[in-house]
Amino acid sequence: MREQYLTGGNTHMDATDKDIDKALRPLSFSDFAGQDKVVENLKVFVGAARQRGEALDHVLLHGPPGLGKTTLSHIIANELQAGIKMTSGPVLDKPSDLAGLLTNLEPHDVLFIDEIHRLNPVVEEYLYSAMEDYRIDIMLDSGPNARSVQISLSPFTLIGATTRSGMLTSPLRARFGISARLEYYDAALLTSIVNRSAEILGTPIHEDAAFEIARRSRGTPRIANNLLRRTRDFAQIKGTGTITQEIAQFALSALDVDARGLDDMDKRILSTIIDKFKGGPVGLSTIATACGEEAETIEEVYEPFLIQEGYIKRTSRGREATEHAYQHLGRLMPQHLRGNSGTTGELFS
Ligand SMILES: Nc1ncnc2c1ncn2[C@@H]1O[C@H](COP(=O)(O)OP(=O)(O)OP(=O)(O)O)[C@@H](O)[C@H]1O
Ligand SMILES: [Mg+2]
Repeated sequence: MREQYLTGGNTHMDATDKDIDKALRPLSFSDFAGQDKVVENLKVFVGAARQRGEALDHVLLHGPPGLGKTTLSHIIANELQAGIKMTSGPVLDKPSDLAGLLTNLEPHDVLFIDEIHRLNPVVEEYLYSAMEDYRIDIMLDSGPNARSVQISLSPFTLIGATTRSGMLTSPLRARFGISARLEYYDAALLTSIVNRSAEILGTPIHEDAAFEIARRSRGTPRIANNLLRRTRDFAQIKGTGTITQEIAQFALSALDVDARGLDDMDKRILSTIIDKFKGGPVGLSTIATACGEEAETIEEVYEPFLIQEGYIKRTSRGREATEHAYQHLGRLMPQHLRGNSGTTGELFS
C-alpha cells in the first residue's frame, strides 16, 4: 500500500521511521485519541455487527491526510476480529485486480481501499454489485465466445478512505452505510498523542515540550509524531536525551515550523496570495504555479488547515488572504480590504 502525503513537507521518512510509525499506530479504539463522536458511533456499529454475526456495513472515512483514516481502518478490523486486505484506488487497474482481492476475502473480512476517489470507473462499476449483493459478474473470453459468470463473495466490509470526498461519484457514495469525517485535533489531544508516542519510544519528555510540539503540528497526529521523532534527534545530539521545552523550540525552529505550526509551504502560499496577488482573490492553479507545488496537493494538504485556522477564505472568485494571514506574516492589510475578512481560527489560540 502506498502511504502518500507523509507530512506538510518539512520532514521525510526513511525505513526506520516507517517502522517507528507502525509502532506508534494505535491498535484499538481505546488507544485512539479524539474523534470522539466518530469512535463512539463506530463502536456501536462494530458491536452490533458482531452480535448479529454479520459483516459490518461499508464505511467511508474522509478528511485531511494524517488524521487517522488508515489507523482507524486497522482498528475496525481488529475490533471485528476480522482480517484486513489493503489496496488503493490507483493500484486497481483492471476489474480482475479487484476480483482477485474480493474472491480471497474470508467472511466478515475488511477490504481497505485507500484513495478511493481515484478508482478507475470500470473497476468502480464492479464494486457496486460487490458492495450491494456480495457478488461480481466476470466476463470470460472475448468476442463470440464471451460469456459472463457470476461469482458469490463472502460478506465483507469495504472501508474506503479519501482526502477528497467531493470527488466520489454519487452511486459509490450511496453504497456506504457509514460515513465519517475526521477533523483536525486540538492541542490538548495532540499533547496526549505526543506523550503516548514518547513513552513508546522510551524518550523522556517534559509536559510543556509535549504541548509545544502538539500546538505546532497543524492539528495532525502524523505531523506531531514526525516532529516528536525529529525533536528526539535534537535532544539526543544537542541535549541530554530528554526533550525539554527549550530543545523542542530549538528543534522546531530548525525545522522551519513556526509558532503557529505553519511550515515553509504554508507561509509560501500565504505570502504568494498577499504579495503577488494583492491578497486575492486568486485561483488555485495560479497559486500552485507561483508556489511550485501541485494544485491538488495544495487543495488536499495545505488549504484545509489554512482555511480552518482562518488564514485564507475560499470565494467563488478564488482564494483570499484574511487579516489573520496579514498579521501572521507581519504585514499590514490595506484599508480597503479590511472588513471582508474571515474569522480567526480558534484551534491553537
Ligand atoms: N487518534 C490518534 N491517536 C493516536 N495516534 C494517531 C491517531 N490518529 C493518527 N495517529 C497517528 O498518525 C499517523 C497517521 O495516521 P494515518 O496513517 O491513519 O492517517 P491517514 O488519515 O490514513 O492519512 P492519509 O490520508 O495520508 O493516508 C499514524 O501512524 C498514527 O500513529
Ligand atoms: Mg492513510
